[in-house]
Amino acid sequence: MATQSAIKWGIAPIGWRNDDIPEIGKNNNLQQILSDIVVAKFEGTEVGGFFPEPEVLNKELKLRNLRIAGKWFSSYIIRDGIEQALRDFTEHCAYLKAVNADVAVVSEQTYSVQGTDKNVFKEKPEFTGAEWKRLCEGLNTLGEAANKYGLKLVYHHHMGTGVQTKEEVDRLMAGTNPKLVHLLYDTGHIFVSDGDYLSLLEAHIERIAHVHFKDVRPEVLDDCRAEGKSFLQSFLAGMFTVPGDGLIDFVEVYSFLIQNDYQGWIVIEAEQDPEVANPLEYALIARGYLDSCVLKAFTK
Ligand SMILES: O=C1C[C@@H](O)[C@H](O)[C@@H](O)C1=O
Ligand SMILES: [Co+2]
Repeated sequence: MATQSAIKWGIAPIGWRNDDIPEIGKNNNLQQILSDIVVAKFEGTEVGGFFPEPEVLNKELKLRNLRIAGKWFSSYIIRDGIEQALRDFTEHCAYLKAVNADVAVVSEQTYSVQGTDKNVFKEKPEFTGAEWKRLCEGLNTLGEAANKYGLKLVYHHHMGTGVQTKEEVDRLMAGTNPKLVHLLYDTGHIFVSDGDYLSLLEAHIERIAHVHFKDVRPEVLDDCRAEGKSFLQSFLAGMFTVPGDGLIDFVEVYSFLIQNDYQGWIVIEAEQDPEVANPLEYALIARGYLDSCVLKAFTK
C-alpha cells in the first residue's frame, strides 16, 4: 500500500479561468489564482492557456512554494498526421520541462464536439479502425518524445471526443505501449459518460499516472442531458463541481488508489462559471471535504 505522502495534491486553474471559454473569469489574474491555491493549501496546479512564459511563471511559483503538475495538449493526430502532431507536442514538452512539470496531458481532438454547440450526450465522434490505428501509433510516438523530456504522457478521456467511454479507453490502452502512454483518470468525465466511475479505475489502475478529481451534480446532469446541452453549456449550467459537493464517493476512489500504490498527482478540477461559483470558496469546500472525509479516513 502506498503512503499518503506519495500523492501530490493540486487544484487546476479551471475554476477561476477556463481555456474552453477564455472570456470567463478574465479578471482573475495569475497571481490571484496562485495565492488562492496557497490559501486552500494545495501544493500545485496545472498550466492554464493564459499562463506566462516559464521564467515569469517559475518566479510566481517559487514565491508561493507551488509546483506545476502538467498541462493540457489538444492533439490532432488523426486530422494532421503524426509528424505535425509531434512538432507541436515537442514544443509543448519543452515548455513543461522548463516549468519542472511531471506529466503532459493529451486529448485527441479530431472531430471533437467539446467546444461546439452540439449535443454532447448524443453527438460524440466515433473513430474508424484505421483512425484508431493512426491514433495509437501517434500516441506511442508522442509518448516517446515526452519520455525524452522526463515527462509522462497521460491520456485524458473526455466527453464529446472519440475516446470518451470505458470501452474506448480499453481500446486505447490495448493499442498503445504501457511504457509510453499512461492514463489520466478523470472521475467526472467517466461518470457523465458511463454513469460509473469505478470500473475504469479498477480496469486500468496499472496505467493511471495522473488523476483529476471532478465531482458531478446529478440533478444538473439529468437536466443537461434532457435538454441536449453542449459540453460548454453543461458546465456553465453547473454540471461539474468540486469533490464533496456532488455524488461521487471520493473516499472509495482514494482508498482504491492508495491500496494499489498510486503515486503521483491528484488534481481537483471543477469547471464552473466563476461568476456563479466563487473559485476560492469552492477550493475551500474541496479542501474541507478532503481533510474531513477523504484524508481523515486514512489518518489514525
Ligand atoms: O482536464 C480537463 C481540461 C479542460 O480543458 C477540459 O475541458 C476539462 O473538462 C477537463 O477535464
Ligand atoms: Co480533466
